[in-house]
Amino acid sequence: MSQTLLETRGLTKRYGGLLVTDQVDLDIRPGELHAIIGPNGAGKTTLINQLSGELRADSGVIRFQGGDVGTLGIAQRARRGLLRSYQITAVFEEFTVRENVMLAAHGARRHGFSFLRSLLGQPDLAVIARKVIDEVGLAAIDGTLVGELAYGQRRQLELAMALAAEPRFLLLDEPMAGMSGQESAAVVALLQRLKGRYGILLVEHDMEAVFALADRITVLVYGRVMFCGTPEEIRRHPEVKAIYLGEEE
Ligand SMILES: Nc1ncnc2c1ncn2[C@@H]1O[C@H](COP(=O)(O)OP(=O)(O)OP(=O)(O)O)[C@@H](O)[C@H]1O
Repeated sequence: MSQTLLETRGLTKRYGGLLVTDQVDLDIRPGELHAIIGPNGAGKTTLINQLSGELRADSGVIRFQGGDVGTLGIAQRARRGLLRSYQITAVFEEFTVRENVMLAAHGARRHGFSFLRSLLGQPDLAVIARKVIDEVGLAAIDGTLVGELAYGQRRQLELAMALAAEPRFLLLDEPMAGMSGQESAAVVALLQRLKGRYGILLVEHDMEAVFALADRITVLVYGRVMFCGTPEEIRRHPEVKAIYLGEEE
């Protein structure tokens, strides 16, 4: 148990007659970057939604740091450090990048969002914000209003806000979707740096990124775990090659 940070057993979700996740067992270790791959409609997003608390599983168990979190809501899981990047907190368009990251850091400290402006004078929040803004590579535009950011910069901001909330585990659903080649390369480099510090579950269609980053990969097909292994094992697995990687080529 101590070797597992996030664990699921028999996680099952159905929509009518459709089994979207079917008895999913996962064991993700501290500091591991674990990717979930699978064809369109395999149930990857539905799985993340169940882990974040957005969706309640029909049956099965979710344990985080040894405790059952399956009945907790999104905010309660986030407070324990299990969080999905864009759900951290609201993004305020009329505030700057730095101010938004400071507010995310403040939110993590469980206060309300009243008196927003006065909070922004707090030096400890400024220190945390500077650190994570540097980390995600937004330092040059930390004074820019969020409403003026390009799409890729906004996604980087979401990551900065997630980090400001001091997570233990990050759920990332296609963090590179819609980004330019340069922006996604920056996110790959960022995740390389973050790896080992947090548990990370990554759903991503960019296979090059997945194979470069993942410690282990779970292949989901029609809601079922087909195989779990290292990138090398996945590459060599004949069925995975035929069903999934072949399709990508
Ligand atoms: N709210 C819903 N009601 C009914 N069916 C749903 C609902 N949400 C998802 N589904 C179905 O569940 C299946 C899995 O969807 P999901 O989005 O989890 O797959 P995915 O692996 O993330 O797909 P993609 O790679 O295309 O993002 C699909 O067949 C989808 O149509």
